[in-house]
Amino acid sequence: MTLASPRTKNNHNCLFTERRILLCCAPYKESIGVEAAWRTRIRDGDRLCTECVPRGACKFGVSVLAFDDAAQHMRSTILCPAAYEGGPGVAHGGWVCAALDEVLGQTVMEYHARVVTANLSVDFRLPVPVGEALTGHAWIDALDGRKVRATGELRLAASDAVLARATGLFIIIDPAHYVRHADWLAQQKVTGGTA
Ligand SMILES: CCCCCCCCCCCCCC(=O)SCCNC(=O)CCNC(=O)[C@H](O)C(C)(C)COP(=O)(O)OP(=O)(O)OC[C@H]1O[C@@H](n2cnc3c(N)ncnc32)[C@H](O)[C@@H]1OP(=O)(O)O
Repeated sequence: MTLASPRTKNNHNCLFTERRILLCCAPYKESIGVEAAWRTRIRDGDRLCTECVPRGACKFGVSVLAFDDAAQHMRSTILCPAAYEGGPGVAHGGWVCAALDEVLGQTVMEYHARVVTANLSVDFRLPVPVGEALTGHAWIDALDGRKVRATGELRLAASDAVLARATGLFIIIDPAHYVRHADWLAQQKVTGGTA
């Protein structure tokens, strides 16, 4: 299924349009060497998770994202931080999942500002080296009501070898999603989960 361009939709994604246009200028593209067709965004507090906003960078090391409207394809630059080492010199599987969640989630968020991951299935094909340049690639497969399906890969930048692959289901949420969650949590504490 082909999705409308984010610039032609006005329900979920107008929040980010101005920012994307601002960050689309040539110097940014040249700085990471992407071709003109790709709109480039530098992660500077825009669409970062709450805890990462103050430092202006993704804690998982997903740093530069470029999106191709026509292909609905996101590319990103990734480095696994030493803090997420699992085996010697290689990433913990939890970091691989988190990085892929980020890469797929950012792709879906090009179209829908508010989504959460409902399901993420990861194939770990090869160990992922810590501190080596990686790339993320993700694209949207289908939209069905509130459900958006996406696929993504984590690759070794040096050779493009696919190290891990994920498919995800993302659900479009309404603005009251987190308020409802806070109410639910408060109620659980009152009733001990019996209500
Ligand atoms: C604004 C700036 C933000 C910056 C952030 C930058 C982040 C960067 C990006 C990072 C990205 C990271 C993002 C993160 O990490 S988000 C954090 C991790 N995810 C969560 O916390 C989500 C927790 N789950 C929920 O809140 C609810 O369960 C949701 C909202 C998902 C659905 O509850 P809700 O009550 O709303 O809806 P529903 O239950 O009627 O379901 C709706 C439809 O979906 C289908 N369905 C549901 N679940 C599943 C499932 N598991 N497999 C298959 N299908 C499933 C369901 O059958 C139904 O289908 P249909 O009957 O309609 O056909």
